[in-house]
Amino acid sequence: MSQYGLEAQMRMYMQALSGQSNWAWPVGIDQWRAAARRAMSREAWGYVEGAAGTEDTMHENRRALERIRIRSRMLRDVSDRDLSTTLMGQHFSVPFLLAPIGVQEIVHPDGDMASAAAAAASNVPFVLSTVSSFSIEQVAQAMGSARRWFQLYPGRDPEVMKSFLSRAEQAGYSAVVVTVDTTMLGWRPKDLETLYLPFLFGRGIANYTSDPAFRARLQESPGQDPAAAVQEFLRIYVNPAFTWGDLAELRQWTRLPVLVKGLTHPADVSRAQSLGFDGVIVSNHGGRQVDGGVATIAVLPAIRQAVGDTFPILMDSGIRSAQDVFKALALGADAVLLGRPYLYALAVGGQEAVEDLLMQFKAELDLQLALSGHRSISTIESNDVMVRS
Ligand SMILES: Cc1cc2nc3c(=O)[nH]c(=O)nc-3n(C[C@H](O)[C@H](O)[C@H](O)COP(=O)(O)O)c2cc1C
Ligand SMILES: O=C(O)C(=O)c1ccccc1
Repeated sequence: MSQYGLEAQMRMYMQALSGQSNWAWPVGIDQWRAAARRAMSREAWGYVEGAAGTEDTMHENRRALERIRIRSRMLRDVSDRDLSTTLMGQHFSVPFLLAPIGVQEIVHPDGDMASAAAAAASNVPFVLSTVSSFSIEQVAQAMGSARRWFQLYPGRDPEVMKSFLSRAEQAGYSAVVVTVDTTMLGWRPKDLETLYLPFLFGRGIANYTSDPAFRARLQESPGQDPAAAVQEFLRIYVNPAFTWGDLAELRQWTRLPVLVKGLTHPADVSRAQSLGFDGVIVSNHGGRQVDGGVATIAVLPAIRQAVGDTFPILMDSGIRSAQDVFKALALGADAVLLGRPYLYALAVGGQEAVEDLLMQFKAELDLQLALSGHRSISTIESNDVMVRS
């Protein structure tokens, strides 16, 4: 990984000098976002970029990250650098993963298949959503032996959930992420304005229509009666009755490590730890669920303090640059998840563009590490950042 950032810069300059006047893809998150907006329909843009209520939580994620400032250290010989880390005994070449994002075909016809293949080619782990456009097995096939996790929405039907978990085990997924903040969708004005709900068009239910336990609930096959399949999906997806007791029971249904995603309160994180979960993902779902919520970066230090040094804490919501990754690591995260940024790339150019975006994140993180005086992500600590007054 040493010199990764420098090599990436040189490749880009050489390409420009050799007459291919422009680098093919946007560089920088604002450029990716602008290009994605141009590439997407109003409905797709509303789905990706929308958030709950006034979108205040989504903006607070950014405001809070911007208030954290990096204090760089100089003159520490950073010529050899290592971005890798180990989490729950699993080796990661970089301290970030691709977040679970549902119904990616809205953004690009290749959907999750393209994102997963890009993640595999880039040696970045991919977390597949329950409500993906392609099935657990199809995505596994697109990824070969590359690292993948499966995200589970705790629905009303235990047989279907158990079946998903055993399919994920069979198909080589190496951890399960249970998302607990979205037993119902938040109030999202952008989606309500465009009257957009992907399921009504039969999208995002590939894991259900391919599942024997789900199909056993239907009178006719999803091919013969697609509307009935959608209805059954909607019936079992929404599950506000789900509790800590149910979560503890679900823990017993798989031998894979299980992380709980969607916690922002230290007491909830401590509870997940004491129930024997393998880690948490501190997340407010990119501000899509509760408006007026706390920023995830703001709650990280207290959460780290509550669970001690070694309990795996991942974080997402608002990560837009390598500097944001650095800040999250400094304040207690072991790794972060990228959400909307990779969807922008997917919209702009499918698999190739996602690969390019990931290359850019890695290169920038490598340079960020060096320029702030670190050889390894393991030495980044809370003293390397301060809160702007
Ligand atoms: C369009 C979209 C769909 C999402 N779908 C899921 C999902 O299916 N499962 C899940 O656990 N989280 C889902 N999330 C939340 C992401 O995993 C992640 O928490 C969020 O995108 C982080 O915020 P950020 O993108 O602003 O950084 C979704 C987010 C977006 C933007
Ligand atoms: O939109 C989301 O944030 C999300 O998590 C989701 C949930 C169900 C279906 C599609 C997306």
